[in-house]
Amino acid sequence: MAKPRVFVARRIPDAGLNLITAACDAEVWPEQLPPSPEVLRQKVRDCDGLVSLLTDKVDTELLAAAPKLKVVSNFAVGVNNIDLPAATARKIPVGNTPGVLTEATADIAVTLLLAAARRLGESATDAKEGRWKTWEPLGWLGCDLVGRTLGIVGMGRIGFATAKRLHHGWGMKVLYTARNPKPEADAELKARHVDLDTLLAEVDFVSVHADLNPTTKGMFGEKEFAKMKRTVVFVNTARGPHVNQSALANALRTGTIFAAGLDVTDPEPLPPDHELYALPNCVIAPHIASATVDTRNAMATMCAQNLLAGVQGRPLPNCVNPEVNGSR
Ligand SMILES: NC(=O)C1=CN([C@@H]2O[C@H](COP(=O)(O)OP(=O)(O)OC[C@H]3O[C@@H](n4cnc5c(N)ncnc54)[C@H](OP(=O)(O)O)[C@@H]3O)[C@@H](O)[C@H]2O)C=CC1
Ligand SMILES: O=CC(=O)O
Repeated sequence: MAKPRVFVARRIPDAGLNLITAACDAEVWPEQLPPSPEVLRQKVRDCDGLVSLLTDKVDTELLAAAPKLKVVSNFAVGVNNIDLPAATARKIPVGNTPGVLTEATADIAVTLLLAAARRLGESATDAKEGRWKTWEPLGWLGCDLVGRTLGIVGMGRIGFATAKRLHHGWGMKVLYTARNPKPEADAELKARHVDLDTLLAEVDFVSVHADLNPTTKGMFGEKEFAKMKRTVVFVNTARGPHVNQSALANALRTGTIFAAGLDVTDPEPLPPDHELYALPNCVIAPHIASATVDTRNAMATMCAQNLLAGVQGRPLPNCVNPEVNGSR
């Protein structure tokens, strides 16, 4: 019997790729940059399965170009690059990689929070560029974490893992927003479920972890930054479109908030001449939160398992549209 035909939209770690190439007739996109939408449409034409990345738009046009498609396996936990209702209407299960990247992503949230609070980006640049003249009693003063209050926006897997680190490690009090209360966070962290306005008014640090959906797109704009304390450190490791970036740049420039740490922007990559890079109180990483060897291997394995289940007509181990999982 012929092997299922699949397109893998970028080279992923061998831990997953070898599982795919052993079981499928696989074409792997060899370039560093993603295929254009036109090329992607052409590549999936005869495919049973697709491995997509968060840079690949899986929309109605792409699905229409792939009449045989049985599964989309996203190499990410976030699936905002995929038109889920359209995939579901076609009875195509969509897989993602939850859990295995939680700890690595929480580590980067804490790293950015610390780097922004302690002015690490700015002071390291100053040192490298000759502005370190002496030990300065008033130089590069940042803010403490111990005993302060943390606001988690989106107390899911990564929000909880981030809150655990900062509560247990730095004794921070935790407030959070989520669509539903999280009893395990309330119990373990004595966390308080509050509305966004209460959180913005009371906390010293805001860390964003909600998925990108119609309720979170643009949720941080001028009004929200104005409601925060002037000493707030704002961290976003979720998705760039949660934030109105001109409003953020303005808040950082005018001292409406103290600093920001971003792993995600809109667009990605953020052009090198973007105003946010010019602000000393903004630390920007190039979407690296899941970028550890072990995490990317685990994501690749999970992504391959989802793909293989889909092309073989079995339910996906991790599926974001369970109503069509295993329906073929
Ligand atoms: N920078 C990076 O490399 C990475 C980024 N991510 C991003 O992090 C996101 C979260 O991942 P993960 O923790 O695994 O996902 P989860 O689904 O576990 O958590 C998402 C949480 O967001 C909450 N949420 C949704 N809408 C709102 C809203 N309007 N207000 C407040 N909370 C809301 C949900 O609440 P409820 O449960 O109540 O519905 C849920 O708890 C991903 O979707 C992705 O965008 C993930 C990994 C790496
Ligand atoms: O941004 C990364 C993800 O896995 O989602």
